Amino acid sequence: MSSPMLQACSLTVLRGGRKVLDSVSFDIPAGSFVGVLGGNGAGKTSLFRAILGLEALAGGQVLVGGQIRLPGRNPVGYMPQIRGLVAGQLSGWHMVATALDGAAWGLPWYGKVARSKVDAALAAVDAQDLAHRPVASLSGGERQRLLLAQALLNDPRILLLDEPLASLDPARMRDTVRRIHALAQARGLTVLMSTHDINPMQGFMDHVLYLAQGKALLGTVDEVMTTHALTALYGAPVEVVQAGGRLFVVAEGGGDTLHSCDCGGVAG
Ligand SMILES: Nc1ncnc2c1ncn2[C@@H]1O[C@H](COP(=O)(O)OP(=O)(O)OP(=O)(O)O)[C@@H](O)[C@H]1O
Repeated sequence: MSSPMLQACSLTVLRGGRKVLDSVSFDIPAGSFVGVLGGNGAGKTSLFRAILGLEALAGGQVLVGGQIRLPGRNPVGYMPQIRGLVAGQLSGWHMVATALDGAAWGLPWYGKVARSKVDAALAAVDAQDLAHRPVASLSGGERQRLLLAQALLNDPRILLLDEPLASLDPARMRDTVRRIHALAQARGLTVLMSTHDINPMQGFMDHVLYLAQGKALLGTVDEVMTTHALTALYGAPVEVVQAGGRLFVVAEGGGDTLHSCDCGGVAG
């Protein structure tokens, strides 16, 4: 196994006075494609924000490439949830450009290098046709592509993608995962992608990072998506049920479906 690109060491994050992440530790090998799973409020976004240094840690640390992440360096690209996107009348090109290093200072003019970086990021996600369109006029899926271009802009080694499939129809979901996976392979990126439905990620993921009850479990799909492993993680009986080639994680008694994925061959 290659050396860890991303490490969480006893990471603790409080939100609203609650331990959303409670002394969580894991090592993500370089080049891994990781599905980050967990129900609503499990702490997926909080984890990403902690990795980015946007959350004050109540304990522990995050290491990138074996070192504490330094401010001002950008080995981590972040694609936020689309619901946080302020669209407005910016063109697609300018929206992507706002994520350039230095753009926070409000520079009104972009040099040749900056312009070619934005053009390259748009090309990487096949979004050149969106460059001149107002973001407000774009569909959810088109906006997602611009957000992904932003995340790629500063040549990250790690990509954190927060529910990039959220506003896509089922056919587009798998296509988007395939596209991101190919991009990651070509660039040697380590990718963490949060999702409520890992069905479209099946066959692409090297690991699942499952969050519940402030804890995290990292492993292969076969290791993590089992009744035994998830019951231990939740600290309460849950059942992993396979039906029609899909896998469902249900609460005790078969009530609420926590979420589902297509995980053919996984033992329950
Ligand atoms: N600013 C905040 N103040 C107080 N509590 C917060 C704040 N932001 C998030 N939380 C709480 O922290 C918990 C974790 O939220 P987080 O957004 O990390 O979960 P998530 O797994 O990404 O959820 P979802 O799948 O619904 O997006 C939730 O209980 C949420 O209500």
